[in-house]
Amino acid sequence: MSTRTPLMAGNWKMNLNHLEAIAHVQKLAFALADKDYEAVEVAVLPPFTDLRSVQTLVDGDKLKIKYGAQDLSAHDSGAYTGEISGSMLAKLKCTYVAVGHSERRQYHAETDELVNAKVKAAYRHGLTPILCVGEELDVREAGNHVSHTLAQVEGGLKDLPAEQAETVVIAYEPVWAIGTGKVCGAEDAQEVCAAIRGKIAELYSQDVAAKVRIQYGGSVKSGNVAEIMAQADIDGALVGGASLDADEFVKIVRFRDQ
Ligand SMILES: O=C[C@H](O)COP(=O)(O)O
Repeated sequence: MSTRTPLMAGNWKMNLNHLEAIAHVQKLAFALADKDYEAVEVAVLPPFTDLRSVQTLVDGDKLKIKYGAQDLSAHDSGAYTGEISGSMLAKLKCTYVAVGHSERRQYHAETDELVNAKVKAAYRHGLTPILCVGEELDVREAGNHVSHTLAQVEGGLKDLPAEQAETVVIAYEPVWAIGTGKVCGAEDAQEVCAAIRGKIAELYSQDVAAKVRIQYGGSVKSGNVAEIMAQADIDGALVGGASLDADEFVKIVRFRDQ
């Protein structure tokens, strides 16, 4: 297990309206105790339309849970119909924003170049990007999963200064393990996460690489989280489906008890 503070983040994807979001965060907040937050950083990534409600709840009840968005525009303002800017997210006191999730890459044709522009947009507004990377099944079967993923890391971090790079969160999510119930073996995930850390050391320094938190994502549940978190280069999880069940997500946060 690493010495970096683990980040357990629930990516709700396109689930839970703002009323359901309030109920869900209230349930999480009620279940989580102060000691949970001492050992783990807990965050949720609701849909854009929920963020104001979540902010009001978190501020009003002084909750320790953090929150962020699932995407942002590479632009700061202007004629970009349907887009949400980093400044809008910052105004809602978001901490995190996912960038380059495989569903954005797959369904919205997001390239490494665009992902890189979004990472920079996040930093312009004081948001911490969760840069998502990972290979499709055919890439893994061809044995190219490490080089594919490292190219995404390099592309996503291009021209990013070290003082920003050391705070980035990288989520390694093998696409074939997302929402499928197929979990990447913990040691296989560790292999790629160690390679990601090595790439950051090569691009920046060992010091920067030692600070970067690398999450695993892909069918994480209470039953497999402990094994995943036991790996030296895995510093948290980006949890999709299981984060929609508050009791299950709390168990994931308490991975040390599983
Ligand atoms: O962002 C989360 C990932 O896509 C994982 O989703 P999942 O836990 O439903 O497999």
